[in-house]
Amino acid sequence: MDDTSLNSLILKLHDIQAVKFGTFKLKSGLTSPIYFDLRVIVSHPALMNEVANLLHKRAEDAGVEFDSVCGVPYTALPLATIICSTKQYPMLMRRKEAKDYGTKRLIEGTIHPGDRCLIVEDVVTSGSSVLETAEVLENEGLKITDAVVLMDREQGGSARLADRGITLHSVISVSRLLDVLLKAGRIETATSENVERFVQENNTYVSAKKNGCSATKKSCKELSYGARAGLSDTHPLAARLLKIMEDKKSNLCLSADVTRSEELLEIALTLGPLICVLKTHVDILQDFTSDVASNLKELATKHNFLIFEDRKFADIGNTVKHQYEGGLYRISSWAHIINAHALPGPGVLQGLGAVGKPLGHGCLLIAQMSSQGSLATGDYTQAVVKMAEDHSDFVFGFISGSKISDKPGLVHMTPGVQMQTGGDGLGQQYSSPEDVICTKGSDIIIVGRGILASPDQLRAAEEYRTAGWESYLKRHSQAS
Ligand SMILES: O=c1ccn([C@@H]2O[C@H](COP(=O)(O)O)[C@@H](O)[C@H]2O)c(=O)[nH]1
Repeated sequence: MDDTSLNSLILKLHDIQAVKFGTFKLKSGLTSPIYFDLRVIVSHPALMNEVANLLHKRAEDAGVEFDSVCGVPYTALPLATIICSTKQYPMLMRRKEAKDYGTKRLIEGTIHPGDRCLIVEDVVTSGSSVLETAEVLENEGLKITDAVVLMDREQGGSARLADRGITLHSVISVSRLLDVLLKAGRIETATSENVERFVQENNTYVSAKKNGCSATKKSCKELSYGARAGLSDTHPLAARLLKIMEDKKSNLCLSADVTRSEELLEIALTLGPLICVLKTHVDILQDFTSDVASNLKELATKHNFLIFEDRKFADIGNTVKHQYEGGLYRISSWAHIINAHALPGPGVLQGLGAVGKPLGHGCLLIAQMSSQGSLATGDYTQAVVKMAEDHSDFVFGFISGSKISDKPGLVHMTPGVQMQTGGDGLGQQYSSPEDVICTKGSDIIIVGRGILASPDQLRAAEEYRTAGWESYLKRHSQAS
């Protein structure tokens, strides 16, 4: 891309006030001395064509190979449309929300799983909007390796995306923009320095990537499980769990999805020494009695693991309170850990907390799911993180695909784990222990059929324990 066309583009963007200098309150709450409003481009068709052409050229010059294009809604949608129309690429269109009628799709257009899709964006700050779109596309089986953006604010987005395997190609950087505007006499030196300082002081991400093991986190210093157990604001149950993990050198949660109680107890007896948590779905047992719960509790004490009933509560406070405390299963009398969807709002935690808090139990919020096409992504996931942080007297972590909160007291548990990646034909999607712990920065792998379907369950459990623990050691050693 030649300097003249880039410089002229920067001046045109300044002319139409797509870039402004002053004092602006950002969505994040920060006060910024620079603001980009690239939505105004739609009123300038020639400029819109020019921008779309430069975005495509940027990807082409970088040698990016792709089969389709998807714009991050909404500003990048017309840009993606122009690229697809002029260069003849099939376009995929992401909906911000699923329709409540018809196909209920989050992506419009013909999807060919395995195809490489190029993401197009107008401005990148933290990279979270690109990641959100990538997540939705990946859930449909598409491969996302590259994104192209008009303006990189140079505040950590590129590093965050790189750690998630996405290369960001930008047409303009903030430094280039300042340089051109300064030379053209459009801004003062003081303004330029002020913006540069703001960018440097407000980096949203520091990559921990070293030697192929990266975890999504803001701080290079990684605390051990044991150290996190000792922090003053770690929930007592999280502290107990982190201590168990450290003592047993295990970040393996066994998902004991069996239908007979005898088999459940046998598994708990044999594999108990290797795990930190045993996860149940009590309602799939054909022959549950209160004795089963008592025996399970005894085994949990004997082998030092916690019991997690994966009930996924999702109703109003009053109902979940009864479901947790009473009924046939009396879950609160034997499960240390339960989980809940955030969908009903904080009332679900008030109801569950009324029962669980006095007993010293804890709850995980479901922030993401491992199933294909899950709607728990993006803004929803962020809202779940906020809800968890607001209810830290009961919520001690998440069910999520990756690390989503930087608070060291919160524990991330990830299902959909097998040595062989792929799926189960019913929507389940599998990642490897190394990917989950090392690359995605989660704490605990949840493994069901990877162990249960093995002819030698003990050996399989030991293999998963070792893989999970070694991935943690690798991540920890590289980050500290
Ligand atoms: O997003 C989610 C939430 C929960 N699960 C549960 O984890 C196990 C996974 O079993 P596998 O045999 O390892 O597939 C199962 O109990 C699910 O209900 C999940 O898979 N994904």
